[in-house]
Amino acid sequence: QGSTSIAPGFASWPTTDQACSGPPEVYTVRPSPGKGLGVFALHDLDVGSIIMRETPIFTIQRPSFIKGTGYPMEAVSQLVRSEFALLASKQQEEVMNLTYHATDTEKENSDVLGLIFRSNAYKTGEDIGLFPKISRINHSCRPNTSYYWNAKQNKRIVYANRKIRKGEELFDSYISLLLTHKERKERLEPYGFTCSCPACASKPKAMRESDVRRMDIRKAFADFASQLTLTVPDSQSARRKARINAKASLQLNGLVQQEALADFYAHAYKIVAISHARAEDWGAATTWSNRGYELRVMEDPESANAMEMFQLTSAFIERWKDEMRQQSL
Ligand SMILES: C[S@@+](CC[C@H](N)C(=O)[O-])C[C@H]1O[C@@H](n2cnc3c(N)ncnc32)[C@H](O)[C@@H]1O
Repeated sequence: QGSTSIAPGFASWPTTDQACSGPPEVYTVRPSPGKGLGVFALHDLDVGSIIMRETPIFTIQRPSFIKGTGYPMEAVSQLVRSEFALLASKQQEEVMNLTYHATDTEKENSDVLGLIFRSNAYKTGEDIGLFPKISRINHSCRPNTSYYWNAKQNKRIVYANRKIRKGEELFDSYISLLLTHKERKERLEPYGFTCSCPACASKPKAMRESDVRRMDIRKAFADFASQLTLTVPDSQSARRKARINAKASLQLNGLVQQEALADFYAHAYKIVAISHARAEDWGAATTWSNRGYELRVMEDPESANAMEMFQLTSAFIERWKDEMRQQSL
């Protein structure tokens, strides 16, 4: 496999599609106590191992989202029915075999296809799609897999976001994870279960601490959003502020790691990298940017995120080299 090295020990730009590596069958589907069916690892899996790559059996355009209630069920059902009618009978059977949750009133008044779609669909860029294999993955608020939508391949790709042991159940997340336990519980209601993952089943004190961490992370991400530009401070006070922010970015990253929110690692690394660049600490900026780059490449080597981190890392390495040259004069 070819690659273009940026600098020894640092990020390289892959010239082949790394997302296509990995053993063909790494999972099995079997009952998961209290959760219906679940997906389990057949082998030990390394971080980044691809678990599933699946083309949606069909997609629908997203109807307008109604704040508080979500997508209007009737509009969704209608779109789903039209797409379902176009499927071969074997595919229709696969869809009808998927599990779904509904209240008694919904069971009486709603179309089963719409309910199946609500319990199983995932976003596919602008649309929403049904993936019968990926649909067997149960939810956790501290999931061991992550996913992304690869528009070019027309596939949703699920990969291990940490080392996973043979026999472990694989989990992804159905909801945003920067929410308190109470908020997550509410968002999971349409799926008809109470989450018992390590984040939700912890003792009250640990739960409160986790809630505080998740809220702090959400606030810090919002606060840092306006500071993700590469303006180097031009006054004493701005330099002091940049150094304080660089420290705060490390604290933010610490919280993300403590909560094991793997989906946010790369974003946290980018914040740490840019905050250190703004404080003109080019060594730290390069190291953190490179970590972010490695994660983005693992996720999708051709993504805009990977390209962005490649460019940042290259720029920071140049500044770091300049700094070292000047120090040696
Ligand atoms: C997308 S399906 C997942 C696969 C499903 N278990 C099956 O048998 O096909 C979503 C449904 O699985 C169940 N489920 C998912 N995650 C769960 C969890 N952490 N605890 C209990 N049930 C869960 C709920 O019934 C939910 O509506």
